[in-house]
Amino acid sequence: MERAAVLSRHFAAEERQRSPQLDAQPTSAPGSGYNVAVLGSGGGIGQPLSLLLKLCPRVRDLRLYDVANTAGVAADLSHIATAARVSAHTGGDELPDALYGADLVVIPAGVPRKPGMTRDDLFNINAGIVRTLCEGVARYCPHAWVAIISNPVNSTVPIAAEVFKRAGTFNPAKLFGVTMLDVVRANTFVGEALGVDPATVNVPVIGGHAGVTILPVLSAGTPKLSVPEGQARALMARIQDAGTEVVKAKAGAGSATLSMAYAASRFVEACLRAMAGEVGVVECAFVASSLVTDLPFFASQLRLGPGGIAEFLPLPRLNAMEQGNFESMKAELRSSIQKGVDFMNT
Ligand SMILES: NC(=O)C1=CN([C@@H]2O[C@H](COP(=O)(O)OP(=O)(O)OC[C@H]3O[C@@H](n4cnc5c(N)ncnc54)[C@H](O)[C@@H]3O)[C@@H](O)[C@H]2O)C=CC1
Ligand SMILES: O=C([O-])CC(=O)C(=O)O
Repeated sequence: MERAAVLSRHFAAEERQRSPQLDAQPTSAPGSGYNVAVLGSGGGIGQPLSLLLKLCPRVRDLRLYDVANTAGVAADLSHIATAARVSAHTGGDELPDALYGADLVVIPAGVPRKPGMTRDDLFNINAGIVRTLCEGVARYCPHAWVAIISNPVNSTVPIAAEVFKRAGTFNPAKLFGVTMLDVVRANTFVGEALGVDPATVNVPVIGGHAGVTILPVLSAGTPKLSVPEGQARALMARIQDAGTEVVKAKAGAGSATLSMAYAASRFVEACLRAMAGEVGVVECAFVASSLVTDLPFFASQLRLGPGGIAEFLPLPRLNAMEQGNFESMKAELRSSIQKGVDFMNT
């Protein structure tokens, strides 16, 4: 990795004198393919996600970063006959090379749940991992879009925001908590209920990414779902508990990995399409958001553009059941967000 070695030397000599802003490298020109870094690429999500991104024609350089297991995964993926170039970066010393010039950084690093745990039980370990990785992002690719998968998303995204604020690099239009798996699940379960191909279904999912904070707005989905309230409640509960369904089924071997990799690759591809100037890219994600609710972070439908979030779509009209769910999630979501902010202030 001669290029990487050169960059390492460059940063070792320069980094202490530079401000983060000066570290910025221009992002890739639209249409030329993008540089994507996967932090946590050796894991259950990281490996299949890296595979799917190796297949994505919009990816030019695919940087695989982890504390272990990157060389083998990168060697393996690099034999696939697609244009994306794959490189391996292992351990903190090689983080700068993984990040320098990255257009988008996706972060699935961290521990997953075991049966009986909540996502919040992962906070103590994953908060520090996300903080450290985001400090690297702030330093080496402060203009990159950042997509955080590591749980608890309701807290790790506020942690990332605080890291970037401290570094003077925070751009709320480019920081996303990945909630796409909730949308994928909602589309799948509603497609089953309607007896249609789930690929033709689109259900917005708003709020956050844990239990009751996951609010699928079934009444605003397309095609229209007309079911009795009891069935709608059961569908909503299944979507909210779907992560736990997988955790239980895996019986100690982790949480959703393959469906998450699919969801994350869909989200990353949507971001790269928007970055390249495609119009009409709308996705749900958990972001810094003061426009749609009084919560400081919220997942809602976003129109993405070349600079990140271009527009917050208005919240869909909620029916009485959804409105009840919305009111009852607020306290939990606010406290999870505050927990992330407090972590950075103690
Ligand atoms: N946002 C969402 O919808 C979902 C989020 N998740 C979350 O994604 C995270 C990862 O899940 P899995 O891939 O199943 O876990 P995993 O344990 O299989 O993989 C995690 C990877 O992170 C790496 N890692 C740990 N510390 C690191 C560090 N400091 N820097 C770089 N890499 C580091 C590990 O070496 C490992 O390869 C978990 O927190 C899980 O809860 C999982 C499913 C859905
Ligand atoms: O449930 C978990 O721990 C992993 C996750 O976030 C999901 O599958 O939605």
